[in-house]
Amino acid sequence: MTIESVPARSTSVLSTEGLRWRVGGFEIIRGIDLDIHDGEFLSVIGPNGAGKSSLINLLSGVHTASDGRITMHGEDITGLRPADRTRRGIGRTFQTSSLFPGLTVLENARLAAQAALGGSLDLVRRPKRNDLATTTALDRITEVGLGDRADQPVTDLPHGDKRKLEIAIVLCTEPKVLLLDEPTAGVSAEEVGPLVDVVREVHGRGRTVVMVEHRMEIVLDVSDRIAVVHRGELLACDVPGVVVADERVRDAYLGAEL
Ligand SMILES: Nc1ncnc2c1ncn2[C@@H]1O[C@H](COP(=O)(O)OP(=O)(O)OP(=O)(O)O)[C@@H](O)[C@H]1O
Repeated sequence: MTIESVPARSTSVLSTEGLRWRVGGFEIIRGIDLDIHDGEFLSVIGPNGAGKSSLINLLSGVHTASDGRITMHGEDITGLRPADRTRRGIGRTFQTSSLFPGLTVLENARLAAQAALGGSLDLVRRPKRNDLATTTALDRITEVGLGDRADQPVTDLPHGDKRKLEIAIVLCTEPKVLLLDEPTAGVSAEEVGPLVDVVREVHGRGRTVVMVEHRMEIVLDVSDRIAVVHRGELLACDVPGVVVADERVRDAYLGAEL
């Protein structure tokens, strides 16, 4: 692996300055300054409880910052609600599934497309194959490799396909920045590779991806840069070769293999 400390891309799409989040008397995020570059694949790693999901929740607006600023292309979005951030192009998946198990693959994606297009969430009306929400949903489920499973109930899908569908659902909102919180969590060993391929292809289509991930072999394979969160602080953020060689990062993992 080559070690180069100057990232190729430097235009920021999302930035945080002095970002802090306090809850229940604890400071969980403790002054994070982070520039996420336009078009990059940034992985966020760190020990359990370090604050990775909290950071994603702050970026997506699920949590409100206690202090500091979040900007998107220079514009302050710190106070915006999640739905307003989605409209500006920040999409996210969650660690736990957010699918409607009784609906089909297409129906799940179509609901997201309908909502993104500003329509009502119509669960009763039979979808037409050629309306905009349906064609958008079909395009997105095809993009993640589920085109031939459109009419399958979600409950019958293997876990890896459910995770692909969650990505397709976020894609229906046309995100510029995709925040993925542990996309491979709970996925069987055989399903991990195809799922990572989908994540890589989604990034390859010009989107910025920020991914929380524990599996280092994946992180090292896909990332342009790696951000290391430790005890609510940003310990390092650099290209993979620099991060894995960083003594402070190794100490944070108590000598575990990186
Ligand atoms: N809503 C909340 N209220 C109180 N404490 C919280 C809340 N959300 C997170 N925490 C605490 O903040 C810390 C960081 O949690 P977070 O989920 O961000 O860590 P993480 O790095 O994503 O961990 P993991 O890798 O285990 O998912 C943990 O100690 C957690 O218990």
